[in-house]
Amino acid sequence: MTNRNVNNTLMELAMSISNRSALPRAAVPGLMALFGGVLGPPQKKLLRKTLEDGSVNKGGNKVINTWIDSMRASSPTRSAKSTQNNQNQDPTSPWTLYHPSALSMFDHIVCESKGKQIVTFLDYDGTLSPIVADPDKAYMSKKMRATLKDLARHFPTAIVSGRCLDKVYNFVRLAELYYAGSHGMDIKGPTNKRSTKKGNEQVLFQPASEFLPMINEVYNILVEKTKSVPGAKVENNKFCLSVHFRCVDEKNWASLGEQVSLVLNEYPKLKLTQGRKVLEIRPAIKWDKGKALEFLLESLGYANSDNVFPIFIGDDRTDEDAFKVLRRRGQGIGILVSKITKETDASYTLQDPTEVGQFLRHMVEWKRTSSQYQKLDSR
Ligand SMILES: O=P(O)(O)OC[C@H]1O[C@H](O[C@H]2O[C@H](CO)[C@@H](O)[C@H](O)[C@H]2O)[C@H](O)[C@@H](O)[C@@H]1O
Repeated sequence: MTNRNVNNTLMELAMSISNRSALPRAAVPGLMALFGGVLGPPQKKLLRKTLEDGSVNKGGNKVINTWIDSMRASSPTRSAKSTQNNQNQDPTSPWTLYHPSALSMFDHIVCESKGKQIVTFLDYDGTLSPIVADPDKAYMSKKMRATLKDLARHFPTAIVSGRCLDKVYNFVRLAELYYAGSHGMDIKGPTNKRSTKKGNEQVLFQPASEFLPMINEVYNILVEKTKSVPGAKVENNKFCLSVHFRCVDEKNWASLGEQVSLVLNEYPKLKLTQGRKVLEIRPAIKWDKGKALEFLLESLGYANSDNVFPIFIGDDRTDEDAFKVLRRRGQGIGILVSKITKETDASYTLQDPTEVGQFLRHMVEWKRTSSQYQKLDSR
């Protein structure tokens, strides 16, 4: 039996068990691991090597070094990228096996969602819009906007972004969607119709509002301090800040990291996480994209429901919080947008925003077709 056959068999076996038992689709990769330990030591080493550290740092030299290492780790060299790329595109690699393409598994995904209300959660940068050097120019294509408009006609749809709410709304410009900006700390969503008599009144939720003055203060300090680092850009995302280093020469990363670290030493109530060539500063509260997902589900009336199938699509470390929640709930699926191998709690992958668009259009088409069949059946 070839490797590919072994992998296919394992996948089929895991799926059939997940289909016949109460286990969600998200359990399939875990089942496969149980069966075969298909990750050999070299692959495990590779996965560990590509693990991106999303830890919180609070200053100090040791921490600065860890940070710089982490900044480098999140920006792999071209040769490291191409090794990871090969893994991702090889259908027999452990990576592909554990995280198959959501496009090729589309039929299985919709089958899994049968009888349940799909709710879609979408990250913005790197998911709906391609990553570009200037954060102010991360436009979404017209085609993607049209797709989202169609999608929202069939399924409740939320954008969950690290950007501030106004900014992400200005990029997307669709009033029919729900929005969670500042990594979920600024939510505009549907009212929980079960708990209010007012009907369509919008939910507004800002769990970090008391941090607003502090965030503005730190923004001004960081703008001033990072002026000396060519290419650095500080973005105010209302309840959090982004310090971009995409356009900073690598030799200046250390001094930029140090500047940010020194400022943060004075603000122990803020924490630092890292995204794609960006340092993200946010309130040290227990709130993230995962909590925002749960909040929105609750607002939609699906707090303790088995009849919901949330789909979260995202490309970044902060999206892992949402993938984790879905795994914990044993509900729905997480889809990681990535061309390279990454440690992830998502079950499936899509390569880039183009594939995300294709996947979302498949969902719209599938829903349209199944609604037509339902109408014919009821005649
Ligand atoms: O949660 P997201 O919607 O993915 O937001 C995360 C960060 O996205 C943006 O930065 C990223 O995209 C930029 C434009 O493509 C790119 O230049 C940058 O390097 C990426 O990190 C946004 O500008 C940040 O504020 C968000 O935190």
